[in-house]
Amino acid sequence: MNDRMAGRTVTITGGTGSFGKTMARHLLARDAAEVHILSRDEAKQDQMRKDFGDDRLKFYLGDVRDIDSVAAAVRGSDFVFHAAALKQVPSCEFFPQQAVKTNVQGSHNVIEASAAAGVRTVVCLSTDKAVYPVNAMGMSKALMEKTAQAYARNNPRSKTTVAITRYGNVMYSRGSVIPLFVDQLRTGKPLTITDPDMTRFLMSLADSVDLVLHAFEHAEPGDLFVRKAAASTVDVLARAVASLFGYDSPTVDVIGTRHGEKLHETLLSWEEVLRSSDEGDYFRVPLDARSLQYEKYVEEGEDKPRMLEAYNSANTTRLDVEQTKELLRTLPEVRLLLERGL
Ligand SMILES: O=c1ccn([C@@H]2O[C@H](COP(=O)(O)OP(=O)(O)O[C@H]3O[C@H](CO)[C@@H](O)[C@H](O)[C@H]3O)[C@@H](O)[C@H]2O)c(=O)[nH]1
Repeated sequence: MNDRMAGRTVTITGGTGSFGKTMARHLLARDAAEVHILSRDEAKQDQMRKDFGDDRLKFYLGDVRDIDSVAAAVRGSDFVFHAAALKQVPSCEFFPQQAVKTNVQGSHNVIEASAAAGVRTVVCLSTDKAVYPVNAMGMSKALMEKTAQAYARNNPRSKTTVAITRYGNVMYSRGSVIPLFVDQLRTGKPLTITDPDMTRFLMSLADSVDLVLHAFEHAEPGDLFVRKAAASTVDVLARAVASLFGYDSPTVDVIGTRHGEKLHETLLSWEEVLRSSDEGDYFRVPLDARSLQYEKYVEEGEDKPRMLEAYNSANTTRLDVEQTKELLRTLPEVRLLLERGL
């Protein structure tokens, strides 16, 4: 895989986010010729330029909604990792049209501009919230997935392979629950728990980079990849975070489910599970097999055991408090806090 990056030019849309920065470091370390960062925020670009201090990083101010700005960024690129998105559930609930413009139309622009520029592989980043979606963010991401698959289906002779990755919550991402719990512990407040039984997949930023690289390496047009992941309940997660920092019986405040929230998240729908192949740490779902031979999977289930239900955060490997602590200890942010103290 490393050889495939050496001397190549890669564009990352939404490249000033935490995924973009982590991926950019990875690509530069693998001797990429250039990494193009497309994003809207000039201040973040400036900061990233200073932090990296690497001439191979090129910054493109623009917006995926504006196809000309995308075309400028992807020109000369071999590969495109499409991470730009509106990701916040509440803001998309209040402004669904904005989610459509960025997540659906913007993704269409990225795919069309990449194909026009002769890009070889485009990997579009999606989320578990796109499966059986209940909120506008998830719905718009589901339409992004459909847009990517439709490109593959409608352009069988295209030189551009378009693939999709889906992953769950990234632990310690900005505004997410783990840094919130840390903050609550630090300031002596009760840990706010929405629903103790709610489950979430637990994935690290490093896992999401691995997943995108796996997709990039193995994708056939229209493929969708998911990384297998463990999950925990929110109650276990809160207790694990607290215990890590020496609070064995934290005060907990149950606040109730928030707007647009699901009890469990799903990485593969039941329909996708039927068509998926197991690739070790990953599942692959090929582009829409025309004749879905469901009976094949049921009758041949003996020699090829497979789940006959969706792959979700309720039926995946469930971590207890100790196991969740173990996982948390692998996060760079948590390690730093454990060294320095809260
Ligand atoms: O005070 C809180 C806040 C959250 N939770 C729960 O913790 C879990 C994770 O919450 P959070 O970290 O906020 O993630 P999600 O709500 O699953 O999704 C968040 O993370 C996604 C991807 O990172 C973003 O796209 C969403 O906008 C953002 O809401 C959920 O079960 C929440 O109900 C609590 O128990 N207490």
